Amino acid sequence: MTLPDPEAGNPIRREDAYVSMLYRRLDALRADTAARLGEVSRGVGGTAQARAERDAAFSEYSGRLARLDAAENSLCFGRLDLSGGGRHYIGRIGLPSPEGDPLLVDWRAPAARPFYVATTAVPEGVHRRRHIVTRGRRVVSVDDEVLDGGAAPSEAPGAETLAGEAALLAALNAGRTGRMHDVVATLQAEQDAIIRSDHRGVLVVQGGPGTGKTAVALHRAAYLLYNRPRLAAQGVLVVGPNTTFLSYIGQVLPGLGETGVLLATVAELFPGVTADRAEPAPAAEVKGRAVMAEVLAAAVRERQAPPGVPSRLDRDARAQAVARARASGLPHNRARAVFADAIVDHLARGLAEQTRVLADRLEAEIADVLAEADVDRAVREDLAGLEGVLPQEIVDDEDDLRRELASDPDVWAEIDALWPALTPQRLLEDLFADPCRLAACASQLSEPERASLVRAPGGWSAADVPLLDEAAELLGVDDRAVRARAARERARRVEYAQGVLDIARSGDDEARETLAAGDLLDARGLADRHHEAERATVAERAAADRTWTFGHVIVDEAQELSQMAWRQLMRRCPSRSMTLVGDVAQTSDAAGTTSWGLALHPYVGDRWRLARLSVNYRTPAEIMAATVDLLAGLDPEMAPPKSVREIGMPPWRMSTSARALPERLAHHTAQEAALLGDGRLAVIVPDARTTELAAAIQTTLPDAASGPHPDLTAPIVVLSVKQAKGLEFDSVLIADPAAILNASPRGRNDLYVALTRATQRLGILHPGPAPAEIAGTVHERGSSPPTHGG
Ligand SMILES: Nc1ncnc2c1ncn2[C@@H]1O[C@H](COP(=O)(O)OP(=O)(O)OP(=O)(O)O)[C@@H](O)[C@H]1O
Repeated sequence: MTLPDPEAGNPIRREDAYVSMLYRRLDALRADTAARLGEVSRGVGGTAQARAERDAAFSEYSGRLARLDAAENSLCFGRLDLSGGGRHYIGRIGLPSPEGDPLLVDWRAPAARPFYVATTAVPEGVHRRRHIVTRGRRVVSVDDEVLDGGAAPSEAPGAETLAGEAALLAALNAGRTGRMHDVVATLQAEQDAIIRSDHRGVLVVQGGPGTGKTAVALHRAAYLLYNRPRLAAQGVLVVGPNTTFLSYIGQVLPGLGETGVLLATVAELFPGVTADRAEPAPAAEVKGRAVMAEVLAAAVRERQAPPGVPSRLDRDARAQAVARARASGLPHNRARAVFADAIVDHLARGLAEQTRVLADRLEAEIADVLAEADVDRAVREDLAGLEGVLPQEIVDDEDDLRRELASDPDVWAEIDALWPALTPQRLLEDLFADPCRLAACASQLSEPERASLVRAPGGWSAADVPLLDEAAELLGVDDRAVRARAARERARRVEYAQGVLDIARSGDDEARETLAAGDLLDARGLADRHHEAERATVAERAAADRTWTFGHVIVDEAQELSQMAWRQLMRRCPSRSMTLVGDVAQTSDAAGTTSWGLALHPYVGDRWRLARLSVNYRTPAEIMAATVDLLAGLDPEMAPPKSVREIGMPPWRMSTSARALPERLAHHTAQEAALLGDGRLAVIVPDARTTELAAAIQTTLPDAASGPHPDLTAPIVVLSVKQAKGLEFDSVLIADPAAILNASPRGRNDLYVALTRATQRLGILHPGPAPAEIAGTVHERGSSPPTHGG
């Protein structure tokens, strides 16, 4: 294939020709992969091995087709001209020519790295970096930076460290859509360093609002899946704070060609439980404490032969059986078998002993009879034959007795009463329904704290889920037989997959060329993909299995996790290969963390790495300036992230009477929406007033979205602060900031979150005087702006 010379003539036209050629190549590879997939899908019958090979090939080709399809938008977005000659085009995926030359380099490949990190100070061997902007399949603009030519640095704030400033600012100024998009074309150096970090353990990314933590976390997931081929089979879990947030970010990874990642809240990680029960904040806070692990352990112990349960066994026997079962170190439900054995042993021994006493008595009586002179000779011989036989039979019978007792329903009724098989749900329901049980098991809590936990059974809250998970660990399931079967099944798949790989590797050249580095698998990885094709995706299988352990876990808004939630997540990631992103200044949950060190110490000690993001891409400087007093009150040490842009529109506030607030809010919402045109407006209100204020707005603007699962793509959406976490909008109106501040002990953090959601405009309506935290930093509409600049 002859490549056009991109340097001759108009650069846009030249790049357009090159990009068109890339799309033709993409189309050819798609058609080829679709044809192979069709062939495999049509195959029927054959041996078990042939079917397994077809399943594996199906999984391979459908995955490759998904990646090729996902590359359609903005396939190529950059070009690097190297100082020593040579050039790379950078894009969403790697594309080889039919002859095997690289036409496009995947953004995750090492050769693409300078595109993100090269600067005039450290050009990394790059002469020119070109950002290529496309609309559909056409190139609409190019933007060049000469890095090794001593060009004057830009005047824009932070520009000395910005890569592709024009493309970046265009992306940041664009209207929001209610869905997060990938930022692969404009990643910045500090973000790239985190995404490509080779750290294998826990990596914490701390950054203020809008610094791209979510973006970095998701791009890191895509990067790791590309560079660690086994990860696709092990699964990657992305945890977010609520379902609204997960739907906001849900398209980013599929847009990067990665569809096998499980996105979930902690509350969704217990299959079979829908955690939709409302929970008063004080109870949720208590349930989040690490001490609840001890409370639950005590609750389990309390169910193991408690003294109040009537039984025909004496105290010592019960105590011995309990001691033997506990000494096994097995979880409760598996230790039940040990307890049952001990009980059966005890009963069998007791019965045998009783029989032995009877037999001894009988023997003594026989001896007495024999001693009598007038016993008939024949009777004397019969009785003499019994001597010594009875005790031996009793010994033989003890095993039979044990077997009989082990299948005796009465014995099991006793075992059930003393050591019941328990589900996590049953354990928790019984515990929370009974103040006496709580008093016995939770002496570490104060009386009011215990009282906050008492409730009638019926449904589960989000704070219950880590407790259910902890209980499931303490109780265990006796699934040894199932696991052994699964291990045998996997060994069989690995064997078949090896056969598939041998065939694929001896296939035609084109098939091999289109296998990108990320596609190369060993037999075990392929076997797992094959299993995936047979039944469900890795994400689906992981979602259905509480004990699934992931190859990598990413937690967004990680500061919100309670100590019990950390325990739950750590169990899902024994390798501790984790990326945790968050901002301790934005912690809303009373059970959340204010220190990464404290949260992580129980699991990894000091062995975790901290990376910081310092540039705010979302919030304009004028809005960040409005948070200065609030942030100082939160933590005087904490510096707000530096905004990458100013927009010339200071935020405003307006006072209203408490009674007029709903009506004024509706009025200003309508006014803002009209100003915005195509953009997205969020009205952020105190949690407790969401329904009331949404209704007021909907009287004037019936299409405004609200409720537990609001449509974020609607032009206007009314949200509580909790729901707004992690989201962003072109314009934000905040109602009643004082109520947000006073609603919880983390009220300041909540107001900080609300203030930092806007990409363009921010307005605040406050009943009565403005809270001190914003009175001096946000100017009152109609008065002159505060003197400090943005
Ligand atoms: N390199 C980049 N190029 C273009 N846009 C970017 C870049 N980095 C971040 N952004 C954009 O900045 C905005 C904020 O990013 P993101 O939501 O990831 O920040 P965050 O740190 O998670 O914020 P918060 O903690 O406030 O929720 C998003 O619109 C994101 O797309």
